[in-house]
Amino acid sequence: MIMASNHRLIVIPPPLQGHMTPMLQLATILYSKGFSITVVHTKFNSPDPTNHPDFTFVPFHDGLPNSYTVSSKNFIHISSHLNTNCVTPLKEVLVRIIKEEKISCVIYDGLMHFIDSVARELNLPTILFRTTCATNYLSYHWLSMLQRNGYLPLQDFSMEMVEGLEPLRFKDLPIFNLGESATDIMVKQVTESFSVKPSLGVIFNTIEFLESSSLQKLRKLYKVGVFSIGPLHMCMASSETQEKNNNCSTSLMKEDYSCITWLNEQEPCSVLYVSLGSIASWEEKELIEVAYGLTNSEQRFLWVIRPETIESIPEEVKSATRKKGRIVTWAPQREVLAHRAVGGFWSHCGWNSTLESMCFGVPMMCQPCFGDQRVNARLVSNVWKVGIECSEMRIKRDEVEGAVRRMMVSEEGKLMREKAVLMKDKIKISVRDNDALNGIVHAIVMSSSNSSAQHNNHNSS
Ligand SMILES: O=c1ccn([C@@H]2O[C@H](COP(=O)(O)OP(=O)(O)O[C@H]3O[C@H](CO)[C@@H](O)[C@H](O)[C@H]3O)[C@@H](O)[C@H]2O)c(=O)[nH]1
Repeated sequence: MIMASNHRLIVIPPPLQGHMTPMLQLATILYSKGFSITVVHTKFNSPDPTNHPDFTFVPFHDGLPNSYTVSSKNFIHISSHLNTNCVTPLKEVLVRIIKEEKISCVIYDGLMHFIDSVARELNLPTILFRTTCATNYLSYHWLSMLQRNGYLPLQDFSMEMVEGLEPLRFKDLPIFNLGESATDIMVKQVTESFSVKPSLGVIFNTIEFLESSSLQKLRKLYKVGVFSIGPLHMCMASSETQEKNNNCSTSLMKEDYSCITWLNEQEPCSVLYVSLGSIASWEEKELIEVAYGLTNSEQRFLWVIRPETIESIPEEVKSATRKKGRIVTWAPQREVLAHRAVGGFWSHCGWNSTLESMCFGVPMMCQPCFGDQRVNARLVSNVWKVGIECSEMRIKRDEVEGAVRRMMVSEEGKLMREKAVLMKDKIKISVRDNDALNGIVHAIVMSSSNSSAQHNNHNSS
């Protein structure tokens, strides 16, 4: 087995929870293989260094005000802002680091594709890290072809299959319904992100057996290695580092652990966990319908409503939910999903939540909000069959009540829970047998040795 002591990696996560978490998990796994880790990050939404005492943290100036909040309305603008304005500040930070120590590789997220050219200019090897599933990335590739041929913005949201991307239908394509200007920016970004040329490889937080066909297609598109080493939170849990450092929370918000005490008092598989992740949210009118739908279903529920949204729920609605449910502003999600009391997850199908739910054997009520969530929802409900498709459900109390009952107390829901447990076991085996991590370590260490050899030859000639 190759170990990588004396090699330093720079990892650069975007300031968004769904991207920060898997990047820090990947860093923790690579640390367990002997690499030293420097996290270069924005000041906005920065990670908490005390959770990772073995890493070095270096901020760069991003120009985003700290009062800014992450929401579906502005996250595309955040990424666009970083790609446009952070070339110089990042370069300055990297130049400073290189003066002190040799860097073996820069690992960057595709959302901040500007990093690729900065690293190339400084002759630093790179790995591109994608935090969505491989099938989503493949469909982005398809969208960028449509863009080149003048078919966007896409008008077709039909149930028809997209040729070459089956079983995705037009309605499952990763479009953002955020108004024309945001759609334009998104498509521009997606197209630009395809121009990056990482020198050492591309990493996906996914599982080979779930997405083998998409991964094979991607392997034909890229000239470098395509590695699938997910689910990262599971790989991290089995890495040696976890034993040494059990406080590697990646949460940007404080988790409310009181909900675990509440879950301890509930019957097995009796609680529906409800969360739309860190960006999507329901509008005020919808929140009220969800509150009544959940309450009328007579099922127990644990509902995450982020601090910026909770203010808009009237007190009478909150008190109605208290009979059967519990509301928190941020949960320790993995502990929640691992809890025996949880029997279903009403999810927006963000990729991290999807993987976490499947790893803990919890079936999903799939209600995607935007982007890759549509792709994930389709895979979960139609291909992996561990979730109920709710993408057509209107947020009306009677429809919500019906869907919650379908998930929690119907025969279909019971069967889905059984399938979810089988999926959990298959994932465990795949993590145990996956050696993609060794491939990544090998690629970095070899590239670094080759460049040192070239350097020495150059000096001696
Ligand atoms: O109360 C909560 C709610 C969420 N989480 C965690 O927050 C993360 C949320 O990630 P994800 O489920 O992927 O959702 P988003 O935050 O919406 O992630 C963004 O980034 C993902 C990765 O690219 C995409 O798949 C999503 O569509 C995009 O919205 C997960 O690890 C959760 O465990 C908590 O810890 N506590």
